Amino acid sequence: MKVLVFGKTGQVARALIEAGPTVGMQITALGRDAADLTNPAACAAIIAASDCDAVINAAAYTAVDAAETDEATARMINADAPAAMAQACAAKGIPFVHVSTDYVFDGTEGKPWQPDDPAGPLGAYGRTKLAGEEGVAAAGGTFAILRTAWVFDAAGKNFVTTMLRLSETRDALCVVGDQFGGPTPATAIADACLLIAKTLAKDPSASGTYHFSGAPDVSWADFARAIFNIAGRDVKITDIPTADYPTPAKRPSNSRLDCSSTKSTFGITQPDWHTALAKMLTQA
Ligand SMILES: NC(=O)C1=CN([C@@H]2O[C@H](COP(=O)(O)OP(=O)(O)OC[C@H]3O[C@@H](n4cnc5c(N)ncnc54)[C@H](OP(=O)(O)O)[C@@H]3O)[C@@H](O)[C@H]2O)C=CC1
Ligand SMILES: Cc1cn([C@H]2C[C@H](O)[C@@H](COP(=O)(O)OP(=O)(O)O[C@H]3O[C@@H](C)C(=O)[C@@H](O)[C@H]3O)O2)c(=O)[nH]c1=O
Ligand SMILES: [Mg+2]
Repeated sequence: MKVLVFGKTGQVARALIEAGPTVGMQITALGRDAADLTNPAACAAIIAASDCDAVINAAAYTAVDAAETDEATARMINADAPAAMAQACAAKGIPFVHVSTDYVFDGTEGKPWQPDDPAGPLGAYGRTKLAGEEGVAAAGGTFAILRTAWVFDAAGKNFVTTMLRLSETRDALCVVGDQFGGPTPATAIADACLLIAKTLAKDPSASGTYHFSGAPDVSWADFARAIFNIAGRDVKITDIPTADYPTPAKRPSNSRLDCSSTKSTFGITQPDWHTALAKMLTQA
């Protein structure tokens, strides 16, 4: 199976490039130089001209705070481009797998979010990602929107690498203890996207919106403790409320995703983030 991937340098894109060959899938990954998402029509044209069997979009405007003052660019990349990609896939009759986020939710529910729960993004990043989901679903083709959360890998810009960097100069950190979610290894997202693409190619009726995050759910503060525990670094973490860590964009307090339909439809189980983190930090 030939899979066209938008994104080349990002956490999930790099994991897709690595995972594809291991499951007999041929990956062509397009970086910004080959496919700039600020030009949605060009992205659609690339799909139209390709001989791929499926498309995965792993590129996005992911700078949550910067999006607050740059929403037009974020919208082009997170909403207009994926919609154009989905339309191009629909016209070709091939599946489109699109990665989305927990930040489409407002975080106020006291239980894990179901895929069909009402969205209510708190910031520009979540708003533009939600608009992207709507455009993908409206394209009328075979598609999966895979919402994930708190993505980490060994090299990307993520909470794990931020904590490790801060620990070079600090022996105590204040981290929010009232936001909860499931940290998700980028490698597991890549594996899930590939399996979903393969399944959709055979069974378009599986199209829809799905959730996928690591388990168990945790607060950022407890995630930080686990990172330093595994890395063997003595950094004191103090839990603080979100109000004491002001940021331009508001984050949801409850980012927990109910991933049961991803398991029942595709047989994909939630990865244990602790195991993945331990493997990642000992290999680094
Ligand atoms: N990171 C996270 O914690 C989470 C991410 N997600 C979603 O997962 C998906 C993958 O995220 P992740 O791997 O973490 O992303 P990264 O932040 O690691 O990378 C983003 C990727 O998008 C590319 N990109 C950004 N703007 C453009 C553009 N104009 N044209 C072409 N490419 C562009 C970047 O390329 P370049 O290097 O050239 O800038 C980079 O490859 C995204 O859809 C994201 O919304 C969901 C939940 C959590
Ligand atoms: C660095 C730092 C962060 N924090 C807080 C801020 C924030 O609430 C939380 C996580 O910080 P980050 O900057 O990693 O979070 P953020 O960039 O918002 O991460 C999000 O990225 C987007 C792309 C997503 O889709 C989400 O799922 C989520 O992973 O930790 C502290 O409390 N103390 C600190 O020292
Ligand atoms: Mg960030």
